[in-house]
Amino acid sequence: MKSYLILEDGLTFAGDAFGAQIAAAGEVVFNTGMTGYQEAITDPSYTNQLITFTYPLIGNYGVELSHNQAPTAGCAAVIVRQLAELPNHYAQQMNLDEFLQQQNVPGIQGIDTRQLTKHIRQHGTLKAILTTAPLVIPFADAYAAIQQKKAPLERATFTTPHAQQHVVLIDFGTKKAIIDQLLAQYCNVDVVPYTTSLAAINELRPDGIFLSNGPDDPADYQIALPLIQALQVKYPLAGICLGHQLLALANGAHTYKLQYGHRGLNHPVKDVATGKTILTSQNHGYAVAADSLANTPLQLTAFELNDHSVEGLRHESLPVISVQYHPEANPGPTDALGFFKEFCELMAVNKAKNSSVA
Ligand SMILES: NC(=O)CC[C@H](N)C(=O)O
Repeated sequence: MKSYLILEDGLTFAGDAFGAQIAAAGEVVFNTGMTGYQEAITDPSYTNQLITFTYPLIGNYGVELSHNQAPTAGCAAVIVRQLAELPNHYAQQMNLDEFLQQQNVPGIQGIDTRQLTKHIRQHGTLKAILTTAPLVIPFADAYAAIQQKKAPLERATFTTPHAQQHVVLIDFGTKKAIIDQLLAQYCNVDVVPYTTSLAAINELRPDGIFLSNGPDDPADYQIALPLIQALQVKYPLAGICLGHQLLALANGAHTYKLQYGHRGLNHPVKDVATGKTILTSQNHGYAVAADSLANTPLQLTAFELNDHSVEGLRHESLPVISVQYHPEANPGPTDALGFFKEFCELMAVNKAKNSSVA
């Protein structure tokens, strides 16, 4: 079946439909990872976004459900040059086409993803509609009618044998890999929606607080800032991606929209203290404005080598750290896994301090 990708500026691509036979609308973004398509598709940070994979062959190792980053797919649609016809992996449970049908996510293949990516790089992130029928009403009307809704966030508890710490993860749309990394560091994890009250979080008696990744513009989450301000003075706290951006906003810094975002597995990040560069997995369309840090208690700990955007922050006096990139990888390199260890050390030091005062 034919499928059409229609951009808000009128540029239209015709290709072949796969996955679910439904229409989609959202921001069209590109991801440069050669692998990791399943983790990206199920990452809730991609909610309401159509992901273009720049690697030309996608789906070649099928899908194995344990790699899902959330119970349901986050993204609105998947755009590929070529869907692998004969995927092959010893652990694969289904192919990408079948997976997207199950997840109710439409796909398009056979379009020039290089041209599309160059267009986004030039014009910035654009809105788009994916449909199997050419539009007969104005773009804006069709867009509003099709755009998907977000799933509500729910409370959940994850435990690990020999746990040493207890973390409350404030959920803005968390990836499973963040929970997995905390469990691997011997942390029990209570996942709570970001609308949870301070009193309810205090009742859980956490050793530390983690702010998850998540979709949309960080400026849309003003409602969460007072909670973060209250939590950071009481507990060791760490944030990833959206969590990092919200920590910055809660401390008086600003965020801005990048022209076309960072989405890929090989973004070089330089650590200010050591001068060491690591490769990181990234997925964000917004960033913290470096010049807005001056009158805040936050210090820059890392920056991106391509565009010098802010990649890491630390509070000048509190045990509070954050990174814009994804240290949990999945997909991506594991150079930055030390972030979780650093957070656990902050919790251990704080615990020791509190018990010596008691
Ligand atoms: N992965 C994330 O948490 C993304 C954060 C935010 N939605 C952005 O695009 O910048």
